[in-house]
Amino acid sequence: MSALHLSGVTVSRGAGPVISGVDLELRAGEILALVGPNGAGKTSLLEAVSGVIEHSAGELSIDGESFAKRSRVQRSRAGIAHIEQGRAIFPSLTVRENIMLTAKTEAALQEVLASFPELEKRIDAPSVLLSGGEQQMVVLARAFASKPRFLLIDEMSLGLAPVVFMRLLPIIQQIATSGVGVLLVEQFTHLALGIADEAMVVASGHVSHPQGAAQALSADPDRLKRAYLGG
Ligand SMILES: Nc1ncnc2c1ncn2[C@@H]1O[C@H](COP(=O)(O)OP(=O)(O)OP(=O)(O)O)[C@@H](O)[C@H]1O
Repeated sequence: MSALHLSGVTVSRGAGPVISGVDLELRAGEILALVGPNGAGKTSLLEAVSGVIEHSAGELSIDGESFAKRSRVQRSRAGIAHIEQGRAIFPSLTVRENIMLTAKTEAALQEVLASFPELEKRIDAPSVLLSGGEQQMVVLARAFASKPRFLLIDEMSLGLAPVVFMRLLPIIQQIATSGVGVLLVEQFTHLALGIADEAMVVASGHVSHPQGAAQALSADPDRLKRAYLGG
């Protein structure tokens, strides 16, 4: 099975490391939830995987082939897509125009829309008129249309009520089911653990609960709490 691996990855910003020694395996078709308190280094780790920033130590590879020295564009071509924090849509463009930025052809657009029935109804609306939840659907649709092998999602729920975010969860699951490995950073921990196959916790710049079955972590609130406090 195709997989993206991190081994001993450290990311530094300014004065020193903000997250150190991360090992993980993101497998095709699976959701790995990466949770932990604010400032733990989750965003920095995702940025180092997609190439927004450089990592300072460790190895990054896909199916055994290192991509540690590749540029952001090369990583994107290798199938790593990154949904960064905030609503990364072009508000003045319609839903169709936003998705076509990656879908390119009408056939590819239609293929993607099959997984986004709510967007089909709003396809010619300017994206600015959509609700926050619908705008995030556009972001997901655009990322899915780029046909990623691995999708990094950074706090897609920011600014959304849990009930609105919950409408995005089946879509994220469907993306994974299509064969994409999804690395999900999420503040709504229990919602993330509820759809994830695997989970890990980072706190204060280190892994405080290593990768393991998501269900085992959600079934052990004391363990989860200890991990949030640093392990
Ligand atoms: N651009 C930057 N320059 C310097 N330090 C930064 C920068 N961005 C984040 N940091 C610092 O790096 C550390 C990790 O932040 P990061 O955003 O990666 O954590 P996080 O777990 O994603 O937190 P949050 O959930 O609040 O986004 C924090 O101490 C933060 O202040």
